Amino acid sequence: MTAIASQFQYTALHKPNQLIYGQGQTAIITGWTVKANVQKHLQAQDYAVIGQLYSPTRGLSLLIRNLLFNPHVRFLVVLNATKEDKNAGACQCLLDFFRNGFVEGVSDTGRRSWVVCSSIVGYIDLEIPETILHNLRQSIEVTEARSIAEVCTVVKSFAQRGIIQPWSLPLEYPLKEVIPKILPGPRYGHRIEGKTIAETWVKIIHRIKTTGTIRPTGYDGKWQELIDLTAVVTDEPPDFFFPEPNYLPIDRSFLQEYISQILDDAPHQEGVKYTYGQRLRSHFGIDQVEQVINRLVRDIDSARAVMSLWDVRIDTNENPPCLNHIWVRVVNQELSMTATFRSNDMFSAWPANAMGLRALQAVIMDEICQRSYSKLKMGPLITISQSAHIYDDCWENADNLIKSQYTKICGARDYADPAGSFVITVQEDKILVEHMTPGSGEVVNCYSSKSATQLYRQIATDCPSLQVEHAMYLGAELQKAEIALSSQQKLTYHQDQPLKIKL
Ligand SMILES: O=c1ccn([C@H]2C[C@H](O)[C@@H](COP(=O)(O)O)O2)c(=O)[nH]1
Repeated sequence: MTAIASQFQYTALHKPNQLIYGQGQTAIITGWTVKANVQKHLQAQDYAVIGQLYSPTRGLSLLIRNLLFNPHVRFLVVLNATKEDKNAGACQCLLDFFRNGFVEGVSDTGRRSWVVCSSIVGYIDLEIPETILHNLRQSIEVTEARSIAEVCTVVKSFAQRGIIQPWSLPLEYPLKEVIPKILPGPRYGHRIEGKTIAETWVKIIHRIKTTGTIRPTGYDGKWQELIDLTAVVTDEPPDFFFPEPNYLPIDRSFLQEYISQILDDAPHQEGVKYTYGQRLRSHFGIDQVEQVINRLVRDIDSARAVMSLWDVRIDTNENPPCLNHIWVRVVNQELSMTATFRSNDMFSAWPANAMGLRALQAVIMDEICQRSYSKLKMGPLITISQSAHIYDDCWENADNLIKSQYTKICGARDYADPAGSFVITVQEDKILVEHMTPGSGEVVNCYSSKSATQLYRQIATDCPSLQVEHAMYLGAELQKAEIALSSQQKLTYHQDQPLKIKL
């Protein structure tokens, strides 16, 4: 039987390097359980392919396309085992596609799509004909499994049924590709600031989408990437800000589950990836969160409050953590946290990453306050994303987000520049510029010249961190002042007002 079964060869049109291939007729979908942990319990002739499914909105359609191209697959086993699977809902959605079917609708990117009849939102490309999808549903026997052991039992029992004819010839349908237009910009080191995680996220997505470089991902696709992106979130409220309507890729119920993955220890489970909570609380035999709290209670000025997640002994393996280093600092009674990610999916993962870290920051601050009787307030959360990227399958969503939110967010900015403000006046024979501190308005520097160009060059040299819009505003104001000065008293200049003709 084995000899005959090995005639089948699975050919993946999509994500070919992310799959484990066998010669049988059962496709195994492992969700968030590491696929190699399932493979090691099976013989290659027992399965057709083993792959992971993370996203019902973006992964499902590619999975279906691969199944259509491999009609010898007559069984599907879906391993829906972990907390992450429950949270993501991808496995549930796949099962519902087979159990409940689909209807025509509109996707989150505004495209007409097939929408799975499920409580979990999932899409399949409309280019695939309805009848073909129904044929697929009827031609594959689907089983849900709750453990690796259960997968093995089911897969082996399917393999014993002998050869079943393919249900069709291989089927392939056109796939739409979006190629982004990219503006020039710096390559390394980027700073983005916002009050909330939601606002900062929109700015991050805009920056990467407009100036990021397109590169191969290592996962059979492309991403748009900026290197070393620092995001500073200044005022995320304690109960988190979710916009109305919620344009974030997560909601409150997801967040609740996710926060526990960062805050709490979790026992090791076969095939299940580490969680950050585990790495912080127990992996190195030390509770690093406690350690940081104790250090700051002992010495509030310490710059040694560090947590490390990278394990040099094992992190050359398949699943090294993306979050690697967390640093907590107290200055002016304000507790800030800086977290470094070696690699960060800024569209799908960053909002949850940031909210989880914010929850950790709050726990650390509360504990320090309680144990040291000091009064601290929450400072900013800073994330440093070394590879800050957006995967190609999110580009359309990212463009839509920018279209619907970015201008609105930029319009709601305030004009306070931490680099200070400038008062411009035109004296007898020169333009005078006073540089003042923000808030208190102390004069810290004074410039004078007849030439706007000379002034802006000097100011730009002295204050290179001026906000872009502020700098452009100063250029325009200085030019107006120069026009008034050279008008031989015909025009008068008042900052922020149109030039006036002297009567
Ligand atoms: O907390 C996390 C965990 C994972 N990722 C993303 C970053 C990468 O896109 C991918 C991991 O890929 P590797 O670098 O481990 O191959 O998952 C995050 O953004 N945040």
